[in-house]
Amino acid sequence: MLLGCIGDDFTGSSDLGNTLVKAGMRVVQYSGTPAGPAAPDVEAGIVALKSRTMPVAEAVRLSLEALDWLRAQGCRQFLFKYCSTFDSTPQGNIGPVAEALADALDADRVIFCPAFPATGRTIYQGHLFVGDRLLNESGMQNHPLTPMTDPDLRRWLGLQTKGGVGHIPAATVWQGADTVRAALAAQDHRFVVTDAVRDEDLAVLGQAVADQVLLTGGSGIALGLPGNFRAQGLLSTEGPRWRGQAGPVAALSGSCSRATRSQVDRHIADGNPVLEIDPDAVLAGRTDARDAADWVLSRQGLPLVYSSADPDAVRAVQARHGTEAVAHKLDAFFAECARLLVAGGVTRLITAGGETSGAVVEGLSVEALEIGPEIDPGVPAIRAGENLVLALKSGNFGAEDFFAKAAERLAG
Ligand SMILES: Nc1ncnc2c1ncn2[C@@H]1O[C@H](COP(=O)(O)OP(=O)(O)OP(=O)(O)O)[C@@H](O)[C@H]1O
Ligand SMILES: O=C(O)[C@@H](O)C(=O)CO
Repeated sequence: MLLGCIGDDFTGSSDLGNTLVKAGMRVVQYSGTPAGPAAPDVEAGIVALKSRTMPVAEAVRLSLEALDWLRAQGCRQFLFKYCSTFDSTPQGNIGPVAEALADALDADRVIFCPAFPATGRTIYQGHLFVGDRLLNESGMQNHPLTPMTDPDLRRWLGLQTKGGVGHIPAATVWQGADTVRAALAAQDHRFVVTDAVRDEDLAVLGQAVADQVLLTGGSGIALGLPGNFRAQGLLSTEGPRWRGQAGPVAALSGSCSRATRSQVDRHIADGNPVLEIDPDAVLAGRTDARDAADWVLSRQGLPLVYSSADPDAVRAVQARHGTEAVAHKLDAFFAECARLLVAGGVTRLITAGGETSGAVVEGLSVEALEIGPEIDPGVPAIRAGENLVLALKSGNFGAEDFFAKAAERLAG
């Protein structure tokens, strides 16, 4: 294993895997830190944690545990992947985790670059944009767990860390890798936010940090890394492998993000079988996973089971039962549903939502996921076993016809 990655959520980790596979690396994503060694032909390993919104100390502990395992697999460079919208609070977890990793690796310069231009996330003058809006006007200021109220990444990261935050502006990045390398060496601070507005900028940054032991960012920062390993003759010449899977398909969605809700609407409008889950009924025990799984298994085509709802409905349910209780019950519902579906013969399973996907993969007890080709930006096809393929979608990713498209890609 050459590149060792730690992802702070589940679908975010497969987003990173997607970038690395597209650039030609063989990638496996692990559900938490594995107990045993990795397969010998893995070139990039991603330990997917659910550390984005955990208490700081727990996120640090799990990240260091993942780092130890990745070091034991022989990795020579490490990447901490967080969200392209820098989801965090003034207390963490991005800063404290990065500090712990940098200390453990003795890293004297660490870049921070959540840019992901293909999905509209760009960084200019140290400020993060989503499309043509600053982060704090993009809707992210209302995020229930990590409201992003400041678009200046230097200031936000500064709240989470000691020692100040430096900056490499776009004008420097546009002068190429050598200039970036010199600018990085000349920084007064260990932590440095880097601008990037185009994929070309990410490629330059990737080249410039070839010798840095630790990098942090969104999936985009990985874009140039496979090229560094290839230039040293370290990558397999055959590239990533993929085998599609025929057979019954189903989709589960616990994501309430705007993009997912449009995808659900489109799936309904296209005349597919859908089953809407009422969270009150799940919490009261009136609806269980067995009923939903039986419903799916008796349908043709691409049945979708969803609890996706608009923000007002979500807030009302959370006010009635408490946010954690709702999340816990719905996660458990989708996890059990996934388990029953696969036991009932489903071979292609599509899941929308980071939290929901993490629960589904745990429900399926799959420990290693082989990353395959891209379905939509940030979302790869994944092989999870001899007869099982998955698509795990972050809430805000994917085209409107995502469910149908994913089913087709998983088969091919
Ligand atoms: N109808 C609903 N009412 C209240 N809460 C819900 C409802 N449906 C889902 N939820 C909860 O909303 C959360 C959705 O999180 P999830 O991470 O799966 O999706 P997301 O936030 O859209 O995706 P991402 O984290 O990738 O951006 C879960 O905790 C889930 O339990
Ligand atoms: O970086 C992103 O936007 C995604 O991979 C993600 O982490 C969304 O939760």
